[in-house]
Amino acid sequence: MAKLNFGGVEENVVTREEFPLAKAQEVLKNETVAVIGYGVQGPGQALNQKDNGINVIVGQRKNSKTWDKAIADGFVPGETLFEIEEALQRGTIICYLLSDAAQIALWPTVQKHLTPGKALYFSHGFGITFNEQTGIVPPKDVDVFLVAPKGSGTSLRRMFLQGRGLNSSYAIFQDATGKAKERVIALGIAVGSGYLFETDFRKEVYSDLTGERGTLMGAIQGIFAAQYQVLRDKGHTPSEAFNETVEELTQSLMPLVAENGMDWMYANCSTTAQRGALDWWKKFRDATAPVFKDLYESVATGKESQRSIDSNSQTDYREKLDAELKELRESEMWQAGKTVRSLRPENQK
Ligand SMILES: NC(=O)c1ccc[n+]([C@@H]2O[C@H](COP(=O)([O-])OP(=O)(O)OC[C@H]3O[C@@H](n4cnc5c(N)ncnc54)[C@H](O)[C@@H]3O)[C@@H](O)[C@H]2O)c1
Ligand SMILES: CC(C)(O)[C@@H](O)C(=O)O
Ligand SMILES: [Mg+2]
Ligand SMILES: [Mg+2]
Repeated sequence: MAKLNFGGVEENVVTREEFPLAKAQEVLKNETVAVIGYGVQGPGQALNQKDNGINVIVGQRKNSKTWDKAIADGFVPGETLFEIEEALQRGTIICYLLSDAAQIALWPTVQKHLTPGKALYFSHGFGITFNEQTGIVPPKDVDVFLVAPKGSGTSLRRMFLQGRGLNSSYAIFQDATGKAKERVIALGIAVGSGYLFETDFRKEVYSDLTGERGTLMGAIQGIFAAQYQVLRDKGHTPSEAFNETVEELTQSLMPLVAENGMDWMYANCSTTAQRGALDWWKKFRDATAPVFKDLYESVATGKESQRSIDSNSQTDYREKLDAELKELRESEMWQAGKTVRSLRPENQK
């Protein structure tokens, strides 16, 4: 395991160089990896494993859209695609990739098939960490671990096809066989991770829930909406407001940050912009820090997990989420964005 210096702190990471695909294939050669659920992570992880030569099967409800999607993706009913229970029975490693809320309802069925020596794999620390809310308590004689790709399953697949790799975290909750570590790292490589960093279930879920509610998804939309509205209220057109809030960020500036860090992006902007950004970033930090503290508290006390379980366990949760997404999509800001995107040269016929 490589020890790397992250801004002055030493951490363990597993790279593809030290744990190449051939080693992952060797570790997993006698395993049947059953991917249960074919939503967002399911397809990315199952297809990457298939392309990496791993013996992977998919468990999904028949007569569902996702069953048909699995067939369209090359999984074959009766060979590599099964009803959930049959996949659970066949799998030696169960990748539990239903939504976090749905994992609760199916848990009694999964538990039945966790015979000694099998492994239970998650992509989130949710079910185990919040077990008082989820009831997910695995038997002692199975391995329990996670590989959590740090990004959407859609990106996991896209980056794999581009020969790149999303980074993932991994954690071991229970090592019953003595082989949990080589199993989990082999799976991490097999699902297409670029590299893997170590964590534990609790830290994974606390940081993940904070990140997605915070800067990655929730806060970013909030900041966009606030700035867009101020510009609109001051008489700027929708296209101007959208460009100065979103389009320039995603098209020009974030790729520079991704490539070489914030200071480098700043250095590639005018001295006027640099002066202003350097003066203002701390005000934004100080204004938002209390909200981030509240958010972390809400995660750590189990409020966020409970809210997610309560809303996503309802039978009409999908319709309700879709309605809220529609509200975003139909807002003036994102409608302006649709027109702006259509004007990108690569989107013009
Ligand atoms: N979405 C992501 O990109 C992402 C990223 C990192 C980690 N994760 C984690 O991966 C896991 C899977 O997340 P996801 O977003 O892929 O899930 P998802 O919401 O896309 O759902 C996955 C599958 O669950 C099925 N499902 C829902 N309710 C069911 C039920 N009652 N019985 C049987 N099947 C049911 C759906 O049909 C779907 O095929 C979660 O633990 C999540 O936190 C997701
Ligand atoms: C893709 C994310 C936001 O990183 C993941 O955590 C999720 O829950 O979908
Ligand atoms: Mg998440
Ligand atoms: Mg995440």
